Amino acid sequence: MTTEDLFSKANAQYAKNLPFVLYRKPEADLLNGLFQEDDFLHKVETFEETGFVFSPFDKDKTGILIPGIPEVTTDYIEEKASLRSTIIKTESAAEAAHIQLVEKALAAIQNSVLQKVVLSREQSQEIENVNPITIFKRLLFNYKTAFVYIWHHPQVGTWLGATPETLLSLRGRKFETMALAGTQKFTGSVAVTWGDKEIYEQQLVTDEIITNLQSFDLRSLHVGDRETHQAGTLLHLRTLISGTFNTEGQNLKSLLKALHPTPAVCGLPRDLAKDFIMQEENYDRAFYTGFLGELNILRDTSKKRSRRNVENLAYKTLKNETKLFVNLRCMQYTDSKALIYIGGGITVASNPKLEWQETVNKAQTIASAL
Ligand SMILES: C=C(O[C@@H]1C=C(C(=O)O)C=C[C@H]1O)C(=O)O
Repeated sequence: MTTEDLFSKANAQYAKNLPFVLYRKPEADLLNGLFQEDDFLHKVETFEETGFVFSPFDKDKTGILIPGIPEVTTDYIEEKASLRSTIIKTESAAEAAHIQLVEKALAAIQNSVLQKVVLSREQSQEIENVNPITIFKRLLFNYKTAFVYIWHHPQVGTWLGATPETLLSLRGRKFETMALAGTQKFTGSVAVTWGDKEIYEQQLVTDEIITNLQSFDLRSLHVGDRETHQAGTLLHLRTLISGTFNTEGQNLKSLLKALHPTPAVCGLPRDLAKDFIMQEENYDRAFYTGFLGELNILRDTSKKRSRRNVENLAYKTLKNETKLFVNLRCMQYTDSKALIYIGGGITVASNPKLEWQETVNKAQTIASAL
């Protein structure tokens, strides 16, 4: 199937108002798609299902599944679709409300054991009559290092995003995850310096992920160096974390329970931060800061094999693969407007005005595709 065929199929599916997802993994050349023939709302219950999961922030709510094996294109994505000059429209009332929210969090951090809380908001942006698949193409061609997707279900809505954050990659006994936090604008170079605030904020995430992983039966754990990662017009601090479990067939449900939500999108201690978010944010995050991606796809991803091995099935390394991403830099699409979701981590060193500006910068990466 060519990329063009897959886009046509998605357009037809959207016109019929049936569930589908199109996505491209970070740095990948090929596009994937899953299509459902009816509008049934499948839930993910055991995490042993196969398909594409779309799960909300609130871990007590169930995720939605588009079941099946993805169709993959065979050609390289070449079409160009430029970003636009849409400027995010900010309102002084929204600014005042966000600054007040950050100040409240700063008081809570000073007066309790709360160390970090990620606070977010929803920004509405009017859009002209543009097909969401066109918006998806703009994200796709401009955010190569991101996981880029469009997801549609008639009973839920249409979501799009270009996220820089992996929640969990799992293949057999091998896993990969990352600690991503701290933000500054990209101004042409990744050789930048970071302040103590960002280094502290990101280290909290790394430490917490490691602690949570250590409750599992690990054979090895590798923590990379802290590095600067470019995500569109923004830079983040990132530490790659990988390893192997002692046994195959890890209980994905309990792994995800241990990892999600990470302090990159919730805070520390987790329950206290979540309570603060639920009580104070004053809107429903829905799928923003939830997770999404491939669940238990049986694949042969072994690298180059000799001719003899190709012919010998015994050499095939078919393994279940799961690749989940955190739903950041995303929006909900309706015919007249886009609801853009953005947030940032608040610690003792946060400046409320700068935190507001950070959400505006993050919103701009998505608004440029409208
Ligand atoms: C919460 C978001 O991003 C998260 C918060 C960051 C920060 O506070 O610097 C950086 C990356 C993400 O971990 C978002 O993009 O909405």
